[in-house]
Amino acid sequence: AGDAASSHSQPTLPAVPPVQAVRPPPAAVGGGSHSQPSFPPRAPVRAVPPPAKLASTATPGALLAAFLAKADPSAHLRFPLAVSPCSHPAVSCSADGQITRLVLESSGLNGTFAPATLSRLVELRVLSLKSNALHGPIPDLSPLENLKALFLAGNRFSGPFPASVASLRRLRSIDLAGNRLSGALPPGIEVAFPHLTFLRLDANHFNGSLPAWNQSSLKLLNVSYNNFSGPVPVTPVMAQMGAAAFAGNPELCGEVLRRECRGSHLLFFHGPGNNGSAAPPVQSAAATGDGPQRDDISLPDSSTPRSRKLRRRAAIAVAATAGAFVAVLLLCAMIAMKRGKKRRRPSSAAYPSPKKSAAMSEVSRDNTDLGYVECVPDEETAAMMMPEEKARRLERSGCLTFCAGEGASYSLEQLMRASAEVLGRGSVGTTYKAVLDGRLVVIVKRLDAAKIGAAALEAEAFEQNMDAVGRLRHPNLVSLRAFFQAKEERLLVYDYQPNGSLYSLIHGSRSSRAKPLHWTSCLKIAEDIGQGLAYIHQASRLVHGNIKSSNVLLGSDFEACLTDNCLAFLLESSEVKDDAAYRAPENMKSNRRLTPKSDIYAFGILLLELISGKPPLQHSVLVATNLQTYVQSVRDDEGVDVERLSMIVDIASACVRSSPESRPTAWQVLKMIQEVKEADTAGDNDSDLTSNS
Ligand SMILES: Nc1ncnc2c1ncn2[C@@H]1O[C@H](COP(=O)(O)OP(=O)(O)OP(=O)(O)O)[C@@H](O)[C@H]1O
Repeated sequence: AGDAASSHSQPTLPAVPPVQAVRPPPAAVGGGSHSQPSFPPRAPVRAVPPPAKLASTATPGALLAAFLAKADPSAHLRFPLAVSPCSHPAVSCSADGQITRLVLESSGLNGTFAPATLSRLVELRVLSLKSNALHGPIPDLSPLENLKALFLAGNRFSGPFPASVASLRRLRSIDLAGNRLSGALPPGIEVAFPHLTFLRLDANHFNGSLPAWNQSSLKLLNVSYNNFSGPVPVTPVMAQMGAAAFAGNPELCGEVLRRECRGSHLLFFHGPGNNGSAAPPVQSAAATGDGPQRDDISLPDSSTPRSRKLRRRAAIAVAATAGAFVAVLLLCAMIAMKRGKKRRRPSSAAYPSPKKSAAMSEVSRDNTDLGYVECVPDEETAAMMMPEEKARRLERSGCLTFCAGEGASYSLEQLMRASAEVLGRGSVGTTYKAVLDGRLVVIVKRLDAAKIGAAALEAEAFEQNMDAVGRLRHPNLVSLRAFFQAKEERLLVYDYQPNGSLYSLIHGSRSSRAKPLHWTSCLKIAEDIGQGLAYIHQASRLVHGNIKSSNVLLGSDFEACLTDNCLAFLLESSEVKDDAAYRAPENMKSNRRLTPKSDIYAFGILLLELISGKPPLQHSVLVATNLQTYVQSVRDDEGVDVERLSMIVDIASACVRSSPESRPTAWQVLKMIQEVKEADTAGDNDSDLTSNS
């Protein structure tokens, strides 16, 4: 079905089947057949032994089946366990068939996490069960000694912080946010993970005091919206997280939150019955802003001349403050009236227009510079809407449409209020990095109508297309989280990827970079991109349409993620101007006939760029070049096995064949890369990615 789609142009985006659709067994690799596996997926095949009866030698497939039996009691997640779990895009395996990565995000799991199932996959490096509805306690995970990333956020797990997790010393990323976990954190947790880079415990019911995390590796910590109490320890690392990381814990106090601690009040202030002689400074009490503690404050004796002077000054200050307050109220009322008038005409000014933002400083910290999008439907639409519908629409998201059935995490107004920084101007518009409420970082793409085909901007088509793109969820794709459209405004909101682009990694900032990336990194990146692309082609049957090194971004674990996924429809009718090197010969003139095989060509060019460290080769140069000699001449690193290098060159050569029909499918490319990678596992483990991190 995938290759049959090759003959069609891309404009219409078919509905995306659920992420968890059964992956058919891999097609023969490197053989003559290039046909992709058929859809719709087959019925689920599960051999489900009850967990208690699992043999100590149970296979990864049996352990996964036992997990799913409890986690997905209605068996709506189709998984080809009768074949091999390793063939499913949610799973990565080592050469000997051990599961090393399992990512079942947003998969509708609504049961429990059974003990002695996944915890026996001892080679697991990454486990993500994010955004499901799993409930009950998190089981003993202590056997997962190799685990580096554990993502259980957005479920309904209850019970205490799992003590077994605290024993997993290799963990770098832990995300337990948005569950129902409670109780105090285990003692010593602040030193339990020497390489910790990412820890989210927010939106749970944890209590007790906060540990003093201070490992320099820690880049993100969030414990907000729990019931922690007492002072936030003042370590350099915790201080740099900012107050938002600790917000929503009413009993937390200390310097980081600018909230004085109760204990320190007792040091400075004298409560009733305390015979201390020094009078407390009034302004310190006010600075606490902490009502109940005012009882602790003894006011100055009103009968002394000094205190009368103080009271007079205080009265003047109060009058001045009240005057200022009234003035501010008047000003607000005037602004509100002005906005009320504007509201009747939906505004098209949201993020600053490229021209305007170029005139402004590149980094805008002034929220008013971002303008204000009126999120109220125009009069005609509003008149047709029931009042409840109007209210629901505004309440739900402030007119942002959140993708993949995910709930609204912020409103349009919050997005508009965010401080924003222009990152660059690409083929479809301007890209901003926005920081919402001082903590959540997102990427906002403001589409430029002048660069986009009129048909793509038609409201219904746009919504349909973005809806399909927004359903793509894969660890090697940058997720589109939300989109917005008004009359002349189109915004796309993406996850922020913190580690730059592959383009910068290959050609970029390191001035000493005269040689290509480490071989192990090349293989890992190639596999990551292959996984993302195979998913796009198979799970959604869409076309990426713009594969290039600047559209591969590095995530928090330096995993490679494709971005700008499937936005080619926006440029469908426009002329092709740049990035010609990645463009397949059949697409040189127009975007109209982009097919999965166009993506494969671009992937081949990218593979050559990756392993050679040189700019992408133009088609005319490519056909006149002996690729084996070319790559070997620029790669002289000792660790690389010439045979395996030539295997990758062969894969790239197959991808860049002139005839689209003779190029392999994404799935076949992925499997071939994985074979080379598996053959390479005995080699050097150093990599540019780990040495950079
Ligand atoms: N999700 C993201 N996280 C972090 N940085 C991003 C993200 N998306 C884009 N960027 C960065 O923003 C900058 C501008 O990106 P943009 O996509 O607008 O342009 P481009 O990739 O250069 O061109 P094109 O539109 O042709 O792909 C780039 O430096 C890119 O690395």
